[in-house]
Amino acid sequence: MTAKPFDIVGFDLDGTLVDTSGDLTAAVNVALAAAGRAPLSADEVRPMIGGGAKHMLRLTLDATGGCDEADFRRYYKMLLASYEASISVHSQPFPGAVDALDRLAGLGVTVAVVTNKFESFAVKLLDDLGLSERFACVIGGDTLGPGNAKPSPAPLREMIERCGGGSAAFVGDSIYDMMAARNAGVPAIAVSFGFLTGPVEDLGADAVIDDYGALMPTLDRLSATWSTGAARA
Ligand SMILES: O=C(O)COP(=O)(O)O
Ligand SMILES: [Mg+2]
Repeated sequence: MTAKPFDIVGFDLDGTLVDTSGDLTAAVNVALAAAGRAPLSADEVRPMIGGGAKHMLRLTLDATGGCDEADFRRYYKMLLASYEASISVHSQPFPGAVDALDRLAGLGVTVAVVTNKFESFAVKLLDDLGLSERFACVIGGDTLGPGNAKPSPAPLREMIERCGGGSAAFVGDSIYDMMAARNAGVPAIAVSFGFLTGPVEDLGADAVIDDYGALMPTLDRLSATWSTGAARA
């Protein structure tokens, strides 16, 4: 392939570009320990990631007996402090992710991150991994204010604007990603190796990739069919 398939390709962060489950699990377990709960494994925490840290903590506390609002706020602060201090201890890009970003850059495709993490956490993580420079913009769950995180289309629309406009596709691992893409009218690609809550087919993506080697041909195929509407048929 020599032509760029889309002007812009956006990526979700947790469970899509970077396996953050080890560091998120460690931070959740600091909060759970304060609540007197037993630690959870990364396998147990993974399906609870994707809706932001607050949502993840709520799910883990609910799964271990619930808690009242005042305690929740305390545990949430602990989780955030712990996560910020150890955001990139275990976190690594998924295999092939950096190569895929290289290939996209080589074709002149603008790449961006749209995550439900706080923007400052996403930037810190990408800085620590040496990836920040690659992205035209990083939009977090708090960037556009309350009610404007995925599944809202607002962060994807903002991404397109900040990237200078043009055709776009989005790659993600959760229902929030797929809904945001659908709501914004851009094709959604699901990664089957992400933090899934069920079968990847249930996400209703326009395409599924099992590894980053499949990304370029998938983008190529979607770009050929998307304008005709055939990709959603
Ligand atoms: O922090 C989270 O729960 C979500 O992050 P994501 O949108 O990058 O998957
Ligand atoms: Mg995700």
